[in-house]
Amino acid sequence: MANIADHFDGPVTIAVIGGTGLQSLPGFTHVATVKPSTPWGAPSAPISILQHPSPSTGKPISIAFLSRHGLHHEIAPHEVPVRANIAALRSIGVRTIIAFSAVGSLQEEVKPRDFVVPDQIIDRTKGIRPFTFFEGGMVGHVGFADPFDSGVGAVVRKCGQSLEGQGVVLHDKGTVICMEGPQFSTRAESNMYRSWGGTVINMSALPEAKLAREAEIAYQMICMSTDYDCWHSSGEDVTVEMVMGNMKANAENARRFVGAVLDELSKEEHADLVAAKHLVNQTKFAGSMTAAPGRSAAALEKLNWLFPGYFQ
Ligand SMILES: CSC[C@H]1O[C@H](OP(=O)(O)O)[C@H](O)[C@@H]1O
Ligand SMILES: Nc1ncnc2[nH]cnc12
Repeated sequence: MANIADHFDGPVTIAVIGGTGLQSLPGFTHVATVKPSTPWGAPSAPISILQHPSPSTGKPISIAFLSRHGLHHEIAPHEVPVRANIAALRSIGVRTIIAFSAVGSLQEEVKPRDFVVPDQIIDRTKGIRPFTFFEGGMVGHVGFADPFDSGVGAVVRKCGQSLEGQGVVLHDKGTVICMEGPQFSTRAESNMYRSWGGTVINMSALPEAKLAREAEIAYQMICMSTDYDCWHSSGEDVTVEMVMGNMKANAENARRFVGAVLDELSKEEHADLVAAKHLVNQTKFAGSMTAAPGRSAAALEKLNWLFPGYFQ
């Protein structure tokens, strides 16, 4: 630990947000730990800069790793400082996030330990989590019809498919119900979510995906099913032991999946995608609703920290 630098100068465009049971990424070399502070406070944990040689060029690939619930899982889902996390990652150059999540399954065919690369979200958070960078005198509305990035999602799905048969079972679409928690759902809620067409349930897809979109960061979640929540006829309702047990048992597959995605994304052919060139300036226009006389200095200062030069 003594040799880990506290700053990093190279470009880091890709980040992994690790969730429950994925608090580190072994196999990578830890080269630096950075602690950006943001106008929205400090992120959940120091950000680790990790490197490993690109399988195609042999050159080192650098990625950022952030543990969503802190280094020791001390931050509950409703307490995660999501604005600080997303702002801190953007400030060090990140433009693509692969976010990992342990989820309950709402469908028989999604068995515990299967992976789901979702394409939709239904918001069941309760409005108690700060969910936008645009407030207090700067109004902005970004599109969110498709909450995950289709380009990054396509790469993630291809990587998942290439691991199928080697212990990875992949469902390449699905709707995440994001509930408030921290208590798990009632049986009536679980059945209602099933009737809505929910595929899996977690407590962390939002506001992470919304804030990444506002921050012009291409975002895709990879979910690993750990339980059947509480609707299943087996009668084995979700517990923390069940979630952690399945995460631990399948951690190697989770890491292989994330590792394969990072290797693929680091190829030159994906450079524009990973830099989220398709999102550049989106928020500049979406966030320019408020006419100059109505813009508050405090809101402008924060937004210009995140998007230097976007707003006057
Ligand atoms: C410990 S079960 C509930 C917990 O697990 C998931 O965490 P994450 O998405 O960070 O992997 C879920 O969202 C809840 O926060
Ligand atoms: N059943 C469940 N409900 C909400 N979040 C979860 N994370 C893992 N299992 C879950």
